[in-house]
Amino acid sequence: MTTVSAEKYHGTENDFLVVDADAPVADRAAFAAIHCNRETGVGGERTGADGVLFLSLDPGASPVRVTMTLVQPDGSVAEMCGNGARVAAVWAARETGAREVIIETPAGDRHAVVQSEGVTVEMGRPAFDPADVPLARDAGGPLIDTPVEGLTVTAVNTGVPHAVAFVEDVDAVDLETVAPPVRHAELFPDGTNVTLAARAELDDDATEGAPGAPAAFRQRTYERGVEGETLACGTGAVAVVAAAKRTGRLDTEGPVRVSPPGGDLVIVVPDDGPATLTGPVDREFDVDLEVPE
Ligand SMILES: N[C@H](CCC[C@H](N)C(=O)O)C(=O)O
Repeated sequence: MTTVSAEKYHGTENDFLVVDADAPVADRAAFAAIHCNRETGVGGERTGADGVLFLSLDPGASPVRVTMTLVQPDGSVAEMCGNGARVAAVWAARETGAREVIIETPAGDRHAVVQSEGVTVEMGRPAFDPADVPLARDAGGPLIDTPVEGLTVTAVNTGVPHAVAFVEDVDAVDLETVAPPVRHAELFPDGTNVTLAARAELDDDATEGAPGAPAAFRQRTYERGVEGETLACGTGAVAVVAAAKRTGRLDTEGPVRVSPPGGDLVIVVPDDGPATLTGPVDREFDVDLEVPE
């Protein structure tokens, strides 16, 4: 029986197994399905994981570069993962001592800075154009507060596709029931993640010194590839702020607090430039994992 060494990390409870890309894992999809399983997968505080990050480090580059491949529990490879990118940056920082890292993803290179209070990752420019989300040819234009399979959604690509629905109270929605029809809607030829958002009040001390009109949102996301709710979704947090601005619910270039169940993230979406995602990363443990034949 072959085993490979792995490390368990999470970014605001969006949890991942980290494996060196050179490790002898011939069937990555089977490996992810086995070890991410929430019932029978890798042990720990929470059994299983939201995916496996296969990372390849180029320590000699300046800044240091990490190629990130996220294999999800359903075997799919995601183009990008905001929380996974934060984990990859911390992994590279631990390996090299670097504080600045370039993460190479199928969605493009992403610049990251590792600081004591958290990791900031550049997330590219949110895109609403049908060709970028992508949307089916008969969509007839961007989806902005558009009814789709029972939810009113705004479709945006933040490295991966998100359908964002603004609601009064994210906890009042039965996400596992309402999300799948949107996640699989024909309007989304590559599928989509489904993200709920609700405006939240900022308590006074949270706004201390915050520039502009401080704002906050609650978030919940049903993730494509996990085929279920995760406790945080970085691309989803960026999608909340980008969609809030596009739909006129928010008008700021300042930092916005977005709170999925797993913790608080800080998002900046400039009017013209790449968005950023900032938040904590925790390394949980080392583990040796069986490699399926
Ligand atoms: N499930 C997503 C990829 C992971 C995104 C999420 N974990 C994040 O932090 O951005 C998809 O297939 O589009």
